[in-house]
Order: sequence, then C-alpha cells, then structure tokens
Amino acid sequence: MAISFLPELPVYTLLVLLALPLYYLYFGASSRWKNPVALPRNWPILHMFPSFVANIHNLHDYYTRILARSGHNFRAHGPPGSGIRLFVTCDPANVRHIFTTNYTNFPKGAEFAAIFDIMGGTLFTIDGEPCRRQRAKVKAVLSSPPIVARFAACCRDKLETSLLPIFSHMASTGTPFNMQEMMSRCMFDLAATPLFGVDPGLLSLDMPSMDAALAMDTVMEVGHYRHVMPTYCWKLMRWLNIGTERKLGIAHMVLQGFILDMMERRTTDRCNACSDEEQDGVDIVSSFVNDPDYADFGLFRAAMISLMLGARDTISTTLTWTFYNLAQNSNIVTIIRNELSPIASRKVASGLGAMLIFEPDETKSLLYLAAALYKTLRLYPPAPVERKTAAANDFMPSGHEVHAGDTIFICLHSMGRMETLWGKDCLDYNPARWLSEDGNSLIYAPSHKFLAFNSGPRMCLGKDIAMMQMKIIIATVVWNFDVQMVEGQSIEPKRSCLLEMKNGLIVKITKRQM
Ligand code: HEM
Repeated sequence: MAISFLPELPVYTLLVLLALPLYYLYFGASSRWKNPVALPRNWPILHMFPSFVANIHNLHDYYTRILARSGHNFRAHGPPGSGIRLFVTCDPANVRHIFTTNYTNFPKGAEFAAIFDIMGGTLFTIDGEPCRRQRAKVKAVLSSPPIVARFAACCRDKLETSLLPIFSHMASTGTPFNMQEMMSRCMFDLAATPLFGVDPGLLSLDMPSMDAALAMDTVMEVGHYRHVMPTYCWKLMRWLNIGTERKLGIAHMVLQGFILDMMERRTTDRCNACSDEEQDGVDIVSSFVNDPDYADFGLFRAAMISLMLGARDTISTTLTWTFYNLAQNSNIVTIIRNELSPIASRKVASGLGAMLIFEPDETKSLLYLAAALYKTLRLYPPAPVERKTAAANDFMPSGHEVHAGDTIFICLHSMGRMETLWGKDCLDYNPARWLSEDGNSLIYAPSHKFLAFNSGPRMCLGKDIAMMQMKIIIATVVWNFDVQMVEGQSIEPKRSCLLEMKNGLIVKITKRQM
C-alpha cells in the first residue's frame, strides 16, 4: 500500500502547495469582507502578523494609513501563543488617559524592560516607586545651573573647535558628506563630555572609528525587531547567539567597554587637574559615583549608557531632519537668518570674527527658530512610537476596552500627521503654523497632542537642554553656511526605535558670502 502511494507523492505535494495559497487567498478575502476595510488583513491562524511583517520596512507610514482610516485607534493580534495583543492609538484623548489621568495602569512593563535590557534597572525602563526616586535624582542633576551651564559651554566649544572648522574644510574642498553621521558624532561628544567630563573626540576631521556610537545604533535597531517579533523568537535567538541577537550581544560589550574607558580617562584627567574642588560638580557622573543607590556597578553603568542614549540620539536625529527640511525650503532659511540678523550685527560690531557662534541667551527668545524645531519634532519625532502595557482591564476615552497584559503602541509619528488633528496642510514644513497671528508667541499645543517630549509624570527631563543645544547648532550652521542636498538620494527611515535615516543625508555646503 505504502509502496503504491509513493509514486503519487509528488502529485499530492503539488496539490497541497497549490491549495495553501488558495486557502489563504479565500480566507484573506473573506476576512477582509468581514473586517472593516481600514484594518490590516486578518489571516487564519497568523492573524495580522503577515501584514506587519510585510510592512516592517516602513511601519510608521503603515500605522499612519491605518490610524487615519480607522479613526485613530485599532487592535491587532498575532498568531496564537505569540503573545502579540496590541492596541494601537494616536488619539490625544487616549494619550492623556494613558500618560496622565490613569498612568499608574499603564507602566512600561516587563517586556519593555527586557527589550532594552542594556538599560535594565534604570529610570528609562522602570515604573512605580523606584522610578520616582531615580527620576527625582536625575531631575535634580539635569536642572542644576552648573550642569546646564556645562552643556552650553561644551556645545559652544564643540562648534568653535570642531564643527565650524570641519564644515569650513568641507565647504572649501566642495566635499559632499553625510550630515546624519556628522550630527551623530557631534552629539555623541556633546552627550559624553558633560556626562563624564571627558571628550571622546568623535567629531574630528580624521573621522575616528565610532564603535560605541554604532553600538548605540544597534541597540535601537535590534530593539525595533524585538518590539515586533514574538518574544520567544528573539529570546531563542539570543539563547542560540545568532543573527540580530548576536550583533546586539557584541554591541552591549562595546558599550560596557566604552563606559569603563570613559571612567578611566576621567580618573586620569582628575589626577592631572589642579584640585578636586575644581573638578567636582562639573560632570554628571560625579553625582552618581558616591550615591549608594548606584553602588552596584552594573546599575551605574546602565544608568550612564541610558543617559548617553537619551541625550545623543534624540538630538542628532532631530537636527538631521531639520537640515533636510531647511535644505528644501530656502524661504524658511531666509526667515531664520532675518531673525538672527540683529544679534549677528551686534556681534560683528563688537569685533567678532567672520564665523559667528550664537550663545544660549541670544537664541533663547528666537520664536521662529523654535517653531522650526517644533515643526520637525511633530513630523519626525525621534522616538516615533511609545510602548506601554495595560496592568488591568480598562476603558479608553475612545470607547475601546483594553485587557490586562495588552501592549499599547502610541504612535507619535502618526499623531503628528493626522489631518483631523492638525489640518489639511499638516504635512507641509511650515513653522509659521506654530506662531500666533501677531508672531509674538508660540501657539500652545498640549503634550498629549504634541508628544515628542512625552507627556505626564514621565515627561522628558532634558527638554530645555535639548532645545538650547539644537537652537545654537542650527543658528550657527544656518548663519555661516548654505546647505544643499546632493540629488538622487533616497530618504527613508531606518528600521529602528529611532527615526534615523536609513541611508543618511548626503549634503554639500558652501560658506555664505556676506
Ligand atoms: C530632541 C531631543 C529630545 C527628545 C525628542 C526627547 C524625548 C524624550 C522622550 C519621548 C522620552 C520618554 C521616553 C520613554 O519613556 O520611553 C524622554 C525621556 C527622557 N529624556 Fe528626553 N528627549 C530629548 C533630549 C534629551 C536630553 C538632551 C536629555 C538629557 C540631557 C534627556 C533626558 C531624558 C530623561 C532622563 C528621560 C527619562 C524620563 C523618565 O523616564 O521619567 N532627553 N525623552
């Protein structure tokens, strides 16, 4: 019997292979018929998982399309056993509920902490009482006047000693370069120097290797895979030490080595310094080294890595998207220069050289410049998706029910692109939309609608420092140089938890003739 069956085996195999796609086509079509057309296709067994995998190259646009059609919210499920039970939203009323009104019911959760295990136990991955304690500490450090002044001084020095000389060289030689990489190097130095009191010197004409910066990129890229994959998949890969998990393991080692290196260099520098008093309090790490809460070196190291990630990636990403938009809108560049012009005239009159650097107190009140940055942050938030977990069953203001254990994805990127929230021209890069009619103030947008810096009790603690640094850098570059994009490049987001550009941003710059 078995022997007589064997010759027909290829025929049966062929039939099964043909039947499978037909089965999926049939059920795909019928499920589409049963589902509202706005939602991803609900396949048998695999549910919506194939739709997400097929769109993984640009999940943000995919979410935006579905959220726009579905009234700002949708639910999605993965295959049975995958643990994927999502509620995806960009509805400001739901965001206020999740981040403020009922925020204790929406912690980041254990899954988030596992995804970003390199920052395990630190403010960025914890909830509840330990979080309140760490947050109070970090808040006190980041708002202390000497530390804020240090961030400003480092930024000024970096512009004077590195960025302007490098840009002048690129301009005089006509060399195209990757603005994203340049901003990444610059912000790496500007995050590390106030943190450790040591400048890693990545922004330099000889372009030294940037292993630790690349390792930080890997953390964000593999974090993205971990968010969309069933947990057991990436945990199995980690156990087998293969693929992206192997890459992440190496990145962790590089980052841990970087922290050790910085601490050693800091000790050497302190030995060479005049006195301890002169050094104390001028770097952030001083507030952590003698704190018994951070006596565990693993936690201390994780805290330093998370501060590096929080302070570098967010700003370099925002700066790159701002330069991208300015390069395409020369009228906006002209308005920014007009706003800078009175300050520049005063500087020139007081005898300062041809290359001008703008100071924090000079750029603080510049509204149009702030509006341009806000416009970038609305359309291109560096952290495009926030993740929360529902601790208990709850009803959203939109009427949707969420169940304990559901994962909530809050799509900031989509929220900034909803016509229903921001009007028909919401995709235009028009900073004036952020200004009042008389142009004398910025229009207020509540943080649950403009979420780039987060909202509620977990608001970003570095917002003021970030705005200060970004204003100085944009003002200084825009005043001294013309930036043009090199033609023929494709600008698309990387698969990452950060909204970086996949292929970078290749530009050419010329020195302004004044
Ligand atoms: C354009 C610049 C920045 C943006 C858009 C931004 C955005 C954010 C966002 C969205 C969060 C919430 C993250 C989460 O809970 O998952 C956050 C948290 C945080 N940010 Fe920023 N950030 C920026 C710059 C900075 C800088 C420069 C610093 C430090 C100097 C900083 C320090 C922090 C800290 C400590 C938290 C944790 C707050 C908490 O969990 O309670 N950020 N930021």
